[in-house]
Amino acid sequence: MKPIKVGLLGLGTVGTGVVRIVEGHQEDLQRQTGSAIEIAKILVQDKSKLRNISVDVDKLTENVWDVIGDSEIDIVVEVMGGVEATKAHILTALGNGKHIITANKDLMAMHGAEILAKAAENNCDVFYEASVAGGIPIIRALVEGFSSDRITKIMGIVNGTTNYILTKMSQEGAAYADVLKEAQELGYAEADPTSDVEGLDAARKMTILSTLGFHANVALSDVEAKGISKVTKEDIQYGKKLGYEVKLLGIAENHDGHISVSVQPTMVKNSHPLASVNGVFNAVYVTGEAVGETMFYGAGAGELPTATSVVADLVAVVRNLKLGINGRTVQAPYKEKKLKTDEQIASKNFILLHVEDKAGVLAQITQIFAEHEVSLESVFQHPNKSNPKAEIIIITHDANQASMKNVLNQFESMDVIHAIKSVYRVEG
Ligand SMILES: NC(=O)C1=CN([C@@H]2O[C@H](COP(=O)(O)OP(=O)(O)OC[C@H]3O[C@@H](n4cnc5c(N)ncnc54)[C@H](OP(=O)(O)O)[C@@H]3O)[C@@H](O)[C@H]2O)C=CC1
Ligand SMILES: N[C@@H](CC=O)C(=O)O
Repeated sequence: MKPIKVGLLGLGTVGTGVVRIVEGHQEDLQRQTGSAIEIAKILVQDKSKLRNISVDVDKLTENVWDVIGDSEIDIVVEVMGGVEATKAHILTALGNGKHIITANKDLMAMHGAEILAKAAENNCDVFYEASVAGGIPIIRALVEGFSSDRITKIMGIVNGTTNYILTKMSQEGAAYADVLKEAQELGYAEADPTSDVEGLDAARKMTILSTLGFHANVALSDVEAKGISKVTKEDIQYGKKLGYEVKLLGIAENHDGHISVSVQPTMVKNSHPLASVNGVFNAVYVTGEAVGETMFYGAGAGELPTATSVVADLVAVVRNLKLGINGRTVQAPYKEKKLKTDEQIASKNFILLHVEDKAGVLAQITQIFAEHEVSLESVFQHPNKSNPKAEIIIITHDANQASMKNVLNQFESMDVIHAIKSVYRVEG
């Protein structure tokens, strides 16, 4: 049996997992596809680097052309990361008739439309299941499983590094910097972890999910992203006391074609299934008009979970090759994109204020909420005996973002408010 030849761009965390699964599951893969799958060439930066997998050195190359220009190679698996140079390699490979599998969310969030168009021109497949939520087959669920429904909301814990950090801070009182270092050592974090902790990685994943879920061409610049670098132990502890866990959530909503997409640290009620998604695990909570609420859970990063999705894409491409139906990955035409205004985005909010502890202060604060028609669910006060300052936590009912901005602007200028310590969206 003539094997299907695969070229791998990258042999880091994910690439190593791909080699392990293709070699270790070869018999099962052959049974499922009717073909042997051979990793014929592997692009790396440095051939002499010590690796934790043994590969035939003749397969390693530092020249990308040995992969994307090799006429024997049918499928290119891109697990090297990067955007501009990588995009150029992928477009060239597509031009050479190669099918593409990528785990690269940065690339797909920024240039997905162009890459898919080039694939269509060349009757090639482009699959990118591993680009969102590592080992969870969420892209297939949105594209195939829910093709009959209209998705109204996608809420996801889609960054393993930040979920790992927040979990350790919540459960062990660990310090932010120490846990970040651990996540890097475990291979969860991006090469530059700023994109994890500042919410950019999650924003890229939410761009992909909302584009697929809402059939709209959502751009990365449409996503409002805020990370976890300002989340304090104090916020986490206060949240816990009131029955919430702090999670970095991607939240995409679609009401009658009006869309909003954001990434932000969120107070998630303990009773909500997303509150108990811990460690490097990811989960995506999808609500559809017909199906109702659903949740997908699993490992969101790491060598083997991520490689599982990559190799599943490989199986899909090989099956398509057998059937002669490659090039079907093109999206249906997008619907017109209408982004929600601040007046159309509503949520409950958690606000922690440091205020002067004297008569009438609470009345002044609640008056401001009333003026902007923000209704309050509850107010808690923690007096501080050692100084004339109190901590007040306010939970609002659903309030629109425009009103909340007005309230917070007014708080900035009030003498009795010493600090707006934190503001979180509340879910659940
Ligand atoms: N790590 C994870 O859990 C997940 C990662 N991803 C995505 O998968 C992709 C790969 O991630 P990961 O495996 O962690 O990355 P790593 O940094 O571990 O590995 C990158 C690999 O690509 C090679 N490489 C990088 N740049 C070049 C270049 N310019 N020329 C040639 N080779 C190059 C490196 O070579 P060398 O080994 O010689 O340095 C290395 O083998 C990224 O897009 C990432 O966002 C997606 C989901 C989860
Ligand atoms: N850095 C990412 C890796 C997977 O996409 C994460 O932590 O989730």
